[in-house]
Amino acid sequence: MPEIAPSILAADFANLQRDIEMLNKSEAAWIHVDIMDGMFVPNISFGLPVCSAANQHARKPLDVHLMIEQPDRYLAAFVKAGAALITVHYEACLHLHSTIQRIKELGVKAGVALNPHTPVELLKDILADLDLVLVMSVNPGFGGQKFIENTYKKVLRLDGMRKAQGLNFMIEVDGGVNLANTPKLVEAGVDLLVAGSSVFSSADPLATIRQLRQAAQV
Ligand SMILES: O=C(CO)[C@H](O)[C@H](O)COP(=O)(O)O
Ligand SMILES: [Fe+2]
Repeated sequence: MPEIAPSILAADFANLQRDIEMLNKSEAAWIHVDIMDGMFVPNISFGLPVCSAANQHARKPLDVHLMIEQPDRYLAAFVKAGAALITVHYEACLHLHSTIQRIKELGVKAGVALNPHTPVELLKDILADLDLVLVMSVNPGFGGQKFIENTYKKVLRLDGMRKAQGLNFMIEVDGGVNLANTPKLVEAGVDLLVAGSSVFSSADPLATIRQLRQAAQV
């Protein structure tokens, strides 16, 4: 069943505990944590202390999306800070296979994220090692951007590769996800939908998470 991972990038940082407690009560399956270093992406979000603080209150697993250069330097620290799943960017890893093995050795799930211009076919020889592939549906770095329509085709091709290789990694989509595009994303093969602004900018975030989950039952 497709699941929802609200992104705390769009939460009220001055009321982070309150927002995480709202997510605990919600139908969200994961809490998505966006880490940006101002180098791999042109924005700085927050780092390890905020991830740890979120983990102290979260009763859902943390899905940590590392938008940072040379992520190997911080893998162990993010596991200590509560990550249950760590996703690194294909474009940030010179030795991706080695990075994925290190994440798994640390005892958490391993994912790879692809920027909008990066073809899914480049993952062919590493798919069997992955728990998740994150298809970026905006250019990483900022919340609240417009969904890129080519994402559907990428997800369809990735789902085709998954079936052809008999694998069961999850497909996650991140950026501009809302009630309107959720059904088509699920039909294309998405298992996990990240939603930041569509949840936290809504008048009733709990209801929006429930509606996103319903929209994903196609
Ligand atoms: O990784 C991200 C940005 O780089 C965020 O997870 C993503 O943008 C979610 O926010 P929104 O739903 O507002 O687009
Ligand atoms: Fe993200």
